[in-house]
Amino acid sequence: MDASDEIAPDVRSILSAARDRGGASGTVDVTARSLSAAFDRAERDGRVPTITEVKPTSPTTEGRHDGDPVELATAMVENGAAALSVLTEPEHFGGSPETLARVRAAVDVPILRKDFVLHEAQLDVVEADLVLLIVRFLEEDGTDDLEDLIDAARDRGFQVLVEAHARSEVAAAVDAGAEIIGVNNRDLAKLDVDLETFESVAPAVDDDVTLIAESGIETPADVQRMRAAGADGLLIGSAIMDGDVAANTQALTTPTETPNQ
Ligand SMILES: O=C(O)c1ccccc1NCC(=O)[C@H](O)[C@H](O)COP(=O)(O)O
Repeated sequence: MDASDEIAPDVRSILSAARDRGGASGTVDVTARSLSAAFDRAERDGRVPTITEVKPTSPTTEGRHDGDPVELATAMVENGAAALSVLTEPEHFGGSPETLARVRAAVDVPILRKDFVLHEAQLDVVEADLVLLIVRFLEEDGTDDLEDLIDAARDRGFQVLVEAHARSEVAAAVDAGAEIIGVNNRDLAKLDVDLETFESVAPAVDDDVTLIAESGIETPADVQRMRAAGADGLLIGSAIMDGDVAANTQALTTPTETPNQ
């Protein structure tokens, strides 16, 4: 299937750039830091298990965050992030594999490589603790098969976060062997963000899957809403990057009580 005409022009451009990016010649051998252990530690410390994203820019962000990624990452970890997501996509998100390597060397939490991996050799570009595989993108013609890529990533020692947006994509992720699934509230067809996506998709996910709510989480109320809908963890980018990163991380990883109505 080639569904590229059903996705937003910016996303089509992301896909096209991802197709053009090469891989690496060698094969990485990763000793991964465990995401579930990091989430357990956060829960024990009374923090919301959160992957905060070092996201310099994006197609839906105005301008670019010029802060040093290592300083931003350190501030996130010191203020409650259980794990980090680091963009390595250069053209649309201002990321790089070198940035991820620097961040991973500077902190001790698990690092998700945030990129648009379509082929096995692209897994070998940089070591990380988790890689992202997006069901929607891997349904495109000329990409590797999701199950094969999950196996190839695990063979290298990576944990795998498989991203879905609809119940049918969750089913595809589970069939392919996914153990960590992210439900993206951002629709890659229109780039709209709607937290109801997670609420409607989450009930289709079995309890033995680690379930992560991604995108559009901006306030402590949103955090509470995603947790109430069944999120084991959250992935938050823009709302952390926009402004005071330390204060934002603290505000979104510290649970709040709902006031009595
Ligand atoms: O963030 C974008 O503008 C974007 C556009 C097109 C494809 C993907 C995009 N984002 C990828 C992500 O998954 C988010 O960076 C991540 O979930 C954090 O989202 P947010 O908290 O809304 O920044």
